[in-house]
Amino acid sequence: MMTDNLLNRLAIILDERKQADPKSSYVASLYAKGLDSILKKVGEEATETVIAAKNGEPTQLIYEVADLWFHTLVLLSHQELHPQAVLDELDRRFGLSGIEEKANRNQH
Ligand SMILES: N=c1c2ncn([C@@H]3O[C@H](COP(=O)(O)OP(=O)(O)OP(=O)(O)O)[C@@H](O)[C@H]3O)c2ncn1[C@@H]1O[C@H](COP(=O)(O)O)[C@@H](O)[C@H]1O
Repeated sequence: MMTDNLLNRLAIILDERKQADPKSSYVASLYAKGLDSILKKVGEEATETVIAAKNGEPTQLIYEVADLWFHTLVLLSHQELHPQAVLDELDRRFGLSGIEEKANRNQH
């Protein structure tokens, strides 16, 4: 398993937080609240990302995308999935035109 990039290093910490005290860890508190709470946060951060982009605030947009990425990483960890699987999927698509990729999808 690749451990060098930030997403993978963060994923290790998120997995470790399954053993942590919800009082001292934000991630542990999200796990304790369960899937629906994590999904709510993903939805909120997606909405805040849209608002920041519409407001034309680059700094705010970066901040909100970071929140969105972070909460999707928590979701992946909660679902026992690893961000490397997402990176692998993006890697598989790399260089493939979106139009071509969609045509391939429809064959399945
Ligand atoms: N990258 C992050 C990160 N990004 C955002 N957040 C938290 O995500 C929350 C964002 O939610 P909001 O902006 O809606 O703030 P809020 O109003 O406090 O949230 P609610 O109470 O309404 O749910 C804030 O509490 C942020 O602190 C993060 N919390 C943790 N991490 C990473 O996760 C690691 C483990 O965190 P803990 O489990 O808290 O130790 C940390 O060391 C960091 O590397």
